[in-house]
Amino acid sequence: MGEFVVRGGRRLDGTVRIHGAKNAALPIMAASVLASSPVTLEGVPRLRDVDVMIQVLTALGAEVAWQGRTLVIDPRGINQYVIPQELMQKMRASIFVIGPLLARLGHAVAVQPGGCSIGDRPIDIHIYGFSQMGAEVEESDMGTRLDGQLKPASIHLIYPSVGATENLMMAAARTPGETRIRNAAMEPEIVDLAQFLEKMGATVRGAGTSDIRIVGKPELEGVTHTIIPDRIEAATFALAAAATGGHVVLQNCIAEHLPGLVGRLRDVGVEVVEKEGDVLEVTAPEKYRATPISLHTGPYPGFATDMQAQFMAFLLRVPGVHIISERVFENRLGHARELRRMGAQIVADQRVALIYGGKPLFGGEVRALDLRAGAALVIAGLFAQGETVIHDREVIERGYEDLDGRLRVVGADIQPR
Ligand SMILES: CC(=O)N[C@H]1[C@@H](OP(=O)(O)OP(=O)(O)OC[C@H]2O[C@@H](n3ccc(=O)[nH]c3=O)[C@H](O)[C@@H]2O)O[C@H](CO)[C@@H](O)[C@@H]1O
Ligand SMILES: C=C(OP(=O)(O)O)C(=O)O
Repeated sequence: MGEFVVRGGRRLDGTVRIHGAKNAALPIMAASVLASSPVTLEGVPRLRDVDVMIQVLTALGAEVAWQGRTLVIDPRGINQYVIPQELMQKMRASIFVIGPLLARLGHAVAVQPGGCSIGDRPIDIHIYGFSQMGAEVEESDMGTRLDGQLKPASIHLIYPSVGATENLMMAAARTPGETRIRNAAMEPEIVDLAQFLEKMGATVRGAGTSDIRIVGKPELEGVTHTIIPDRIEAATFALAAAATGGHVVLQNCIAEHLPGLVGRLRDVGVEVVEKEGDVLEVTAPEKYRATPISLHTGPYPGFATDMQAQFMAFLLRVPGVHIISERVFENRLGHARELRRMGAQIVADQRVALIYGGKPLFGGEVRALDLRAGAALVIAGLFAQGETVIHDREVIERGYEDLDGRLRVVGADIQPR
């Protein structure tokens, strides 16, 4: 495993173009399984997780090829329904293909997915939804096996799981009749998936609300689609610039997708200006005013759990005692311990952290425990005094394309090793 070496103290200044969203690209790649002709996806980020999804699709029988930043997926040869165990264990999002496989082939087999260790992350809500649609479920030491011809259903999710909503939407899109998903997740990535499914020929109403209705078709056509910008990547660059007292212009950034973040940045004196053409300009104040910040993460439009770690690192710059409560995952504050190795004053249990901001931070040896925890350490390293070595940089590269190169363009001193 590699490292990032960050030398802190440089003020970031410049322009960054935000790439397509990992969390929109992965389910949409999985939804390509539903098509009966090739799918063209534009703006797909070139990431480790995208590579894993390409391996999953290829193992199932699809042909996948890059053309620059465009990914062409020809699903016509898909005839396998067992997702290889090692790919399931590499990435949580591998589970997204079970809905499309079940709808297309009438079978799907998968072991419990792996991915970032931020909580247990069961798949019971996905499975409950498929069983409501008529799938037979068999659990064994081989994993979960689903069989049957799906029928439309009215499904109430006990929690608005993003992945379960997406999986069920995909399965419903190829199941004739109307499926209703209530207490559905409302994330922008759900809306992007809905638009993709609509282009393919399904009817989707209510995506972006908690009540989604999908009228499926027995055959869906391959289409061209552009992935929405990555709101988490945008937040990461905004917070990195703000934490260094700097300034950044984010291109291809949809400000409405950052509801919890923009307001809180403004609360502590950061100037955030929306400009024509999906541009967001972020300028740190000369000096942060003491402002206690209190937030809890939650399903959209709540504060995104995927921004929580980076926001915690940023808050270390802002004088005051801040509180962050993580309510989506039961074990997503591990970065607090790593930040403490850099001198951060944070008291945390598994769910709640008290952050004493406005005190100096010092470089140290730390580990990227998960993707966003790693991004938080990069942000901390950028304003810490001295050199920070972040181990396991591949964990960060799962979800950020060329993070270090793009930070260097805006003035950061960060090198891979
Ligand atoms: C690839 C992708 O898009 N990943 C995102 C997706 O993950 P993912 O789709 O896995 O997240 P979910 O919304 O499903 O999970 C949220 C919570 O629900 C629980 N749960 C989920 C499913 C289930 O069957 N049973 C269950 O108990 C999870 O353990 C977790 O505590 O949404 C998360 C929440 O915004 C983000 O942090 C991830 O970056
Ligand atoms: C937790 C994340 O991803 P995944 O669901 O793929 O593990 C993330 O993107 O922060």
